[in-house]
Amino acid sequence: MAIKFELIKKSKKSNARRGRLYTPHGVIETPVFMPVGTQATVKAIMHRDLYEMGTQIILANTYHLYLRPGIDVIKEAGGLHKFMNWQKPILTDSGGFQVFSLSKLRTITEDGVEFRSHIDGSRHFFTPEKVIEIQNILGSDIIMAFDECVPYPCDHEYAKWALERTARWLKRCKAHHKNTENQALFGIVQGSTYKDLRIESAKRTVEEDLPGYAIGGLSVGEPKELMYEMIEVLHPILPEDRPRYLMGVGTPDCLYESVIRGVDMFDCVFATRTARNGTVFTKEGRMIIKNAQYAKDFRPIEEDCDCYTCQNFTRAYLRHLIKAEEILGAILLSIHNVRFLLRFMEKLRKDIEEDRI
Ligand SMILES: CNc1nc2cc(C(=O)NN)ccc2[nH]1
Ligand SMILES: [Zn+2]
Repeated sequence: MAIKFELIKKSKKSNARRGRLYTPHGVIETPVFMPVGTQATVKAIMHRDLYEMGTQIILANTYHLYLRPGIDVIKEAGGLHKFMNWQKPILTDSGGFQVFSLSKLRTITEDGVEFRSHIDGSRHFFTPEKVIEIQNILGSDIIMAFDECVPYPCDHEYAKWALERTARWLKRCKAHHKNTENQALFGIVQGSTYKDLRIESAKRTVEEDLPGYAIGGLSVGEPKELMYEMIEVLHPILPEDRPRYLMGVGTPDCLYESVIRGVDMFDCVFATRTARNGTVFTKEGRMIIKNAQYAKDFRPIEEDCDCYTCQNFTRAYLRHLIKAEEILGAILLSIHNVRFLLRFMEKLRKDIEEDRI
């Protein structure tokens, strides 16, 4: 079946939207937060806990899986769903961001990008066609075009040059992607933090008439206000009957501010990464569990949190686990942080349905 987006409701109070995204591996209620499973696992959380806490879709990284275990392994397994035995939708990114941010010694040409693996220094060459072929083998429900994600800050001239190449690469991605029935190709809007370039990039991306559109190149160090301005500029240009995916976001405040500006899909490593370092989300803000004040605090992280961690363990015990660098500490705090964001999105979906935002 094709990938289809249903716009269920447009808020009257903001640009927020309530939607439903139908994919071969399941239906996704939007706005949605996608936990990041870079190397075919959401770090420190088991699949059954992800299902149980309400995960609808996870993200995996093409760059990482291509380098390790290698596409031949995943191909032989019958694709990424089979390889990792994940039963719900998967979105894979194209490696554009990783190649430009993770790998060293890269050379960009019109044809593609030569880069060295951050793992063993081996040389590789990604082209738009190659990246589509890799994602076709991975078999993810949503695949991303190969783009050039520019750093922040970035001068206007380079940002313009990069968005024009991204637009040419998008055409090559679309021409090479055949499995459109089972895998939705999203284009990625770039343009750094320049309104004129964001508008130009969005228009050139929407011209390709794709099942969904990503907003890339943000949350890369720019002030949040600037990120919100870029999202506002894009709202009237991106077609309202297609999902909008803001890459690399985010934290509760950014999720809320972006949802009310019309974004439907999000991914971010912050929830799991910061959990492993001992920082957890609460309604009152972030809690650094290592702080001495929690040494004899026998309450849960949050009284009204329904996650496994809050239902069974105290701040004192969690502080001990993190201080002792026990693996269980990373597991339990990751469960809380991901469930916190999933609950946060459940509330936003309900707020839109009941006209509160
Ligand atoms: C954490 N911030 C953040 N920004 C991102 C941008 C992109 C992008 O433009 N990919 N083509 C991807 C991941 C990102 N993560
Ligand atoms: Zn919890």
